[in-house]
Amino acid sequence: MTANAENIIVRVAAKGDGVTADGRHVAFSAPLDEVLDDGGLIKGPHHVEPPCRHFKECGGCSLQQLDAESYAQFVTDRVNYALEGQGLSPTKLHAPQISKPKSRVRASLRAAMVGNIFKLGFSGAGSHRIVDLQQCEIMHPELFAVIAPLRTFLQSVARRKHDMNIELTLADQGVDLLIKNYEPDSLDQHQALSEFAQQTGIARLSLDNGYGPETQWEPNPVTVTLGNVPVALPHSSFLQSTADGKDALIAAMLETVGDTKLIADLFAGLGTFSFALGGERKIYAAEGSRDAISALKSAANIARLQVFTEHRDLYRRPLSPEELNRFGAVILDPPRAGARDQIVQLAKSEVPKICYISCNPASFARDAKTLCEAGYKLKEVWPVGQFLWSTHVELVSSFVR
Ligand SMILES: C[S@@+](CC[C@H](N)C(=O)[O-])C[C@H]1O[C@@H](n2cnc3c(N)ncnc32)[C@H](O)[C@@H]1O
Repeated sequence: MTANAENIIVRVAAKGDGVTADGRHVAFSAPLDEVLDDGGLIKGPHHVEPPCRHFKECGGCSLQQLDAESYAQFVTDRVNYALEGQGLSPTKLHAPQISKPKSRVRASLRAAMVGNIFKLGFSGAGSHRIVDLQQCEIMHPELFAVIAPLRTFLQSVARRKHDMNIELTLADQGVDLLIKNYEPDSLDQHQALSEFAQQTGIARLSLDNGYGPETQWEPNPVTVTLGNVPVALPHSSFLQSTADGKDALIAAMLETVGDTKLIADLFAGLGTFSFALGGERKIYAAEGSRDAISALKSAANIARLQVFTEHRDLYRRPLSPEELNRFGAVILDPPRAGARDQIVQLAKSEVPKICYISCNPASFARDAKTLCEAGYKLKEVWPVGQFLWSTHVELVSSFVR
């Protein structure tokens, strides 16, 4: 029997549902699957066996049923649809760069006693449940190796109705672990915590009970190397999520700025882009987190690089056109909300090259439209799928005037 064309999944929508030719949304489907009248699915050539046992219940990934080709198409479509929605099309839309499995260097987990069972893992898909993580296809193996001993340790100190949040980050020295909402209540518990950190080879262990992170264990100062520069890692800092994703963002950024000598790096964080630009240029880096910009500044000073830093809230006090016009290129990498006010100022500027790096195609497309209406040309866009199997899509773009 031939399939009814209306029942065939033709694309994957922004939130991850497959969409049939006649517009029905079907969760956990893939392009060319056929949806049956009873809601069942005949899997098509792009539908693969999800590699993780927690698929569907875990909120970490929702698109593991897609093969590599259809996931790459999803990433491209997310960027394309957002641009089309604003009536924009770049001169060149590159093929997407997708991060490899088991490459995520940051993870936020939850832990709690649920009934009589202690659970540690990601939040469930669309729910508050904790998925007790026995397998993870996205986390870097060094992060995942901490899960089992951490579960054993926290289980021994957990109290009922007491949710803990866990942040794991892979630093140069190993795993940086922050536990929120666990307070040792005896000297023995403090000692047990340090023993756990030592035996597990944790690089830094910190606790946060609502008053900010306090380091309990850090045998050597924790750093992340950006470019070739070791940068001290403040607690809960922003870092790109995978090494290959970061490399893809940097490669596109370098192509965009070319050999420009004087560059502004806005929303600079710890300096992912500033330090990738090499030592021959002059960089101005602005960032709203005091801890991050201090770490960037110290690292640049020690490495004797020409990076000039400013602690600045770019939402309240964006750079003016006069300030911007000093630069041959401006890089900006704002949070998900985008950079509406800074973009309005950039639109009034004469900056010849803009490299906009975004973690949200929708806010990016809105900002891109403002630039294009002011005479900038959207030249190239590089989609980047740094959060493999999730609906989270990033991109690098180049604008010229
Ligand atoms: C997507 S991250 C990019 C960081 C850095 N470019 C990187 O790749 O590692 C966005 C950065 O914007 C900073 N930020 C958030 N709100 C800000 C504001 N109002 N003004 C300046 N920086 C801000 C955050 O602290 C964070 O470092």
